[in-house]
Amino acid sequence: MSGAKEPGSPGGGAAAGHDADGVPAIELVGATKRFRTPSGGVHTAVRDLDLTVRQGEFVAVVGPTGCGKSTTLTLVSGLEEPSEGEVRVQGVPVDGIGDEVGFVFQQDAVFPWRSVLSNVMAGPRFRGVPAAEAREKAREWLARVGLAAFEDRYPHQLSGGMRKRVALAQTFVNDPRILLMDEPFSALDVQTRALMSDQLLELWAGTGSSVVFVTHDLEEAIALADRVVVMTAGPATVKQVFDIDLPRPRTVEAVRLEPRFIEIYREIWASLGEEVRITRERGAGNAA
Ligand SMILES: Nc1ncnc2c1ncn2[C@@H]1O[C@H](COP(=O)(O)OP(=O)(O)OP(=O)(O)O)[C@@H](O)[C@H]1O
Repeated sequence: MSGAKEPGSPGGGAAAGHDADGVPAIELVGATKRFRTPSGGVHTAVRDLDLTVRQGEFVAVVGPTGCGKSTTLTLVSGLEEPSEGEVRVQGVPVDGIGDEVGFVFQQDAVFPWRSVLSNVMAGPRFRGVPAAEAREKAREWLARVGLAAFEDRYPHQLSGGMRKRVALAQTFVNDPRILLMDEPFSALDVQTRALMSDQLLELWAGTGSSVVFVTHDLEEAIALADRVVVMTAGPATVKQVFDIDLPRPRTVEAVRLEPRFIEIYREIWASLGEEVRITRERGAGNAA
């Protein structure tokens, strides 16, 4: 199977996973996460998970519903600690939420009472950037997402796609080295979603930031990523990693018509589909 890697493999060779200092952007080593359930039991969400994300790499994570994808992101973000194993960001064990990490979630994290400009300025201001400089940076990013003319609007006066563009400007304005995205576009209609993917690739190009993008949508994963990680049915561990050898720059509409795209889709679906079936059968078993 071309492009497929075994779980825990660093992908394209050890050196490719590292920057000049030899440090990968993200490393999960034997990461396990258990939660206490309300009934006093223990639920294992993530099990013995090994994953390395290289500097500047775009990694998409797909897996059956409820398998533990979001939990994996919370371990990288520092919102949760692993029960076992290690999680490192830029070579340093994760201890709380780091400055270099940016997030985009399905729900918009905008302040409804603040204007678009004020929303985008909020991060830099919070980090102590003087108002004039923060305003200038915010305007730069609003221009890049095509919202320069909307800086005085309030979030409720924008469409879902526009709010998402505000969220991207709000994230990129902080120059995150690591970008964690949890189904950021799943609430959008199909056309807006494709446009947002293109916009994300444009904004990301040249930033050098490393992205982990969780999605249910395998087409979206392939169109965006350098590598697609397939998770097992829960508890999540890495089943297989696929290199996406499609040229960049890409646009979603064009790339998904390429024969190679369809080939890659089939390969990954053969792996992912098996886990989806296992999850469905368990669901049917539980319901019986
Ligand atoms: N804080 C928590 N306490 C208890 N159980 C949790 C907690 N967070 C997640 N879980 C459980 O861990 C499992 C994995 O959840 P997670 O949200 O990581 O899956 P997911 O793959 O992101 O799901 P989806 O595809 O539906 O978004 C689920 O069974 C969930 O109920």
